[in-house]
Amino acid sequence: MVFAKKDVDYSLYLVTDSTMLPPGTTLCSQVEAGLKNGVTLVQIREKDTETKKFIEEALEVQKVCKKYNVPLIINDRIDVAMAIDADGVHVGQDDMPIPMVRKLLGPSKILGWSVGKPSEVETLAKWGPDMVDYVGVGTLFSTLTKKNPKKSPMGPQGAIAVLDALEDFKASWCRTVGIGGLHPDNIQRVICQCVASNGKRSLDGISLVSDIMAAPDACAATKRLRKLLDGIKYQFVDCKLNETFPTAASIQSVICQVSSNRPLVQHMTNKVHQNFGANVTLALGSSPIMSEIESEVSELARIPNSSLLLNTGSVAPIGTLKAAISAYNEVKRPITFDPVGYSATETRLCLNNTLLTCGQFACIKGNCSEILSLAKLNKDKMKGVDASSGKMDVNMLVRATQIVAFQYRTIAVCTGEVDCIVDGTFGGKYKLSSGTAGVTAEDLPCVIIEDGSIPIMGDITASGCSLGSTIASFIGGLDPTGNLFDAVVGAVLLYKSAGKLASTRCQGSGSFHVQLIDALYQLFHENKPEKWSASLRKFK
Ligand SMILES: Cc1ncc(COP(=O)(O)OP(=O)(O)O)c(N)n1
Ligand SMILES: Cc1ncsc1CCOP(=O)(O)O
Ligand SMILES: [Mg+2]
Repeated sequence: MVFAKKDVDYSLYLVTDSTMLPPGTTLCSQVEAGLKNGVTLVQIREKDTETKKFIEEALEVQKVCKKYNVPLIINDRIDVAMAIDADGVHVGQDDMPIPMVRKLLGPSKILGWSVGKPSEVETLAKWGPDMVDYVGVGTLFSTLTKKNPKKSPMGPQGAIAVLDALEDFKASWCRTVGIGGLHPDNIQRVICQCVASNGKRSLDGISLVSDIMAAPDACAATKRLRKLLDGIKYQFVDCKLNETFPTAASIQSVICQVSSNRPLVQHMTNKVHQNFGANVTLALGSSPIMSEIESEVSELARIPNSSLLLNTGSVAPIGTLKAAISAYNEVKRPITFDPVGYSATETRLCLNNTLLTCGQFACIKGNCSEILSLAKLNKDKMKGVDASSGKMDVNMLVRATQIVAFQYRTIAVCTGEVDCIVDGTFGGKYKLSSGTAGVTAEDLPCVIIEDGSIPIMGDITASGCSLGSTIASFIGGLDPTGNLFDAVVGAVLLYKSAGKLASTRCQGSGSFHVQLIDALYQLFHENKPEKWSASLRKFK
């Protein structure tokens, strides 16, 4: 049987591994359970099996695949593929070169290649459409299934680079599957985030091993995966994600919700910020807890209206930070991420990039340098953890904020004399293959908040970090009917206005600290956004 390449469905691509079979199951029973419930492509990958047994197993699996009219791909072994007339082969960078494999297989068979970086995409593009039919993009996340991996996990950002390269090198024929550590808790985020910058393609499917092969109930496991793949919305927080333009009335409503819900704001933050952040949170009618205890993150996340502020000036062990991200994502409670000093040092760059691949953030906020670096627009290395000096071009700041919002599917906030806020959530919508239907970062809605310069804001500690406390309070206090963008914009507008008010009342930086808390308290409890001094406008 020859499958027309254009008809191959890459959406749920099962790769086998008989070393992880649960008791009472067989290679074929697990494969059939998958095929019955929505697996659309199968690859037999048995790295430690002798040829004779491998052929026997491949023939058995081939029978089952034929029953469901699903193509069978053979991993590594071109000889076995030819011997049993399989539907295709998958090889990696260290296996037989693609042109040789294609010469042996002939033009009609499906040929897959493992790809981890843009230079490999450039090569396949040069070969043209008659060589590689699809690429396995990975390893996305760490996995125990692939022994002695030569590459460290690339995360969704690495996959975006591959998708961008496919578009840049015009390899339009080439399909893509993500692979490596894919499970129900990250698949929607991966499909949402892994979109080419031109919005014209996302992954065509996901490929996995252990989630099905090691499942005691492979039917249920496959059904769960199928439901996620066929879904259209990733509701990563329990509030509204629909596109809005915030108004004084909608911000007033957010404050009413925060007042009434009194959110618990868990701070995982640096020592300098802890005390002031707690007082800012209290001033906003919210309840702070400064906890970095891994064993309690799940309990805290389950408290009604919980909200996590993750400020990577924190000295908590990375395992604790990762556990907190998972715990809050699991219960769809919001996480505000503040990548302090994002690329000031290799250590911070590595820590922040690692955490950025671990979960979905409701809001990512940073100063100009941090956001420019996150967007990979900051040419010179960041200078310390403070916002870089000197004026920044607003258009560049907006562009950087849009890129961060687009790539992380989040509400991105860039703070400075002018604050930029961009909604990159797309309402949580996602779709295999077609990306965002051509909508790019530049098309994302952006609002600008300004109130003239407030130089004294930079003369106190934790002023930027405490905007994080304010955002976390506002989004944590939302009702399920509350709107995420309204809450973030409202928080930034309040904070900017309070800063301006405090600067007119203080005698110096010492009293500015106190006046800022007073101003936040006063403006919050008065709840008259229409009277606040800071202005809010749409960008363009
Ligand atoms: C769909 C898919 N993607 C990637 C791989 C990995 O192939 P490779 O790099 O050759 O590594 P091994 O699988 O041979 O260990 C794959 N098999 N399938
Ligand atoms: C074959 C392969 N190639 C890259 S990761 C991987 C194994 C993926 O297994 P799992 O889905 O269990 O993480
Ligand atoms: Mg291989």
